[in-house]
Amino acid sequence: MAKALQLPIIDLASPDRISTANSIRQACIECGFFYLINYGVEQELLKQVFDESKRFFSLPLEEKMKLLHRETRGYTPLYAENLNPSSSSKGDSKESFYIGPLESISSHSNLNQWPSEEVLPSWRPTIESYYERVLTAGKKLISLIALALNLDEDFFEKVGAFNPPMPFLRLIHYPGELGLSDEEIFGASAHSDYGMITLLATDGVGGLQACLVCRDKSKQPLVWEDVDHINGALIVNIGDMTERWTNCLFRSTLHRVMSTGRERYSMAFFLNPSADCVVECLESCCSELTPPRFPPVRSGDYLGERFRLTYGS
Ligand SMILES: O=C(O)CCC(=O)C(=O)O
Ligand SMILES: [Fe+2]
Repeated sequence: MAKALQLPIIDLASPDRISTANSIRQACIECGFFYLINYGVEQELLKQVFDESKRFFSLPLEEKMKLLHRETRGYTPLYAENLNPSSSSKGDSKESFYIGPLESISSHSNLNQWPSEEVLPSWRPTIESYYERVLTAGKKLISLIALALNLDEDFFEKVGAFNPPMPFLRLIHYPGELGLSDEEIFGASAHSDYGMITLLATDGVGGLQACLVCRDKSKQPLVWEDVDHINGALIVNIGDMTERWTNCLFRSTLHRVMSTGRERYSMAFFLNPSADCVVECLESCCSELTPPRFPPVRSGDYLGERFRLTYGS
């Protein structure tokens, strides 16, 4: 059995922003993962969102297929996705539902798909309410991340990251299938996330693992440790675009979800910069000795390419 990680706990409501920013800096350099508490979503709302998610995934397949994903919004069936494109496995044992930017934040919102009100009457308002609350938490956290990088707290707003933001909420259901003999089945195979940060809500069923020792993602062997659920906390991890901005000072850590034989639900909120925002090495993160490792990239182009590799289209 894998060892459980002792990750730092960050209190989003702490009035001491400087000391919180320092703790975030240490967590992002050492782990790329931390727990977030007091993030402004009541446990009751969280429970309602998990309940709505279960209702959706319990619908007959033909009902879910009516909302098959288009433009990264809607339903992705079991095995539709392979988060580790270099592996030859049949795909990940999970189904999911993506919600892109809402009408309240972007004109792209009309691309979203929703289950019909007759089938799931309280689905859309519940999900939208969670989406808005977790976006507020995410933006607050990004301002602390800017402080942690010795930047102005509105640095990421000023470079256009939220003009408008491109967050995606993903509801995930892992059926908990077990493989035959020694075949390994992944709920989500090893990957790093693409965006700035991910705020993940889990239901208490284990399976999530991170590889903290493998700073170099291509280095073998990978050592996996469990990321346990803590009641009342979100799990936050740094994504690849933040790694690019910080020239690998802040780590986008490899993680995966093992299939444990138990059904599991989670909700990942991927906070991505606006499509036109250019992600380029921060001045404070490079020098003659440590030149930028990545060329500047437009966020929309980067995300498009990563999705293309994941879905093989
Ligand atoms: O479900 C989880 O615990 C993690 C999901 C994940 O890593 C992802 O969707 O990127
Ligand atoms: Fe992930």
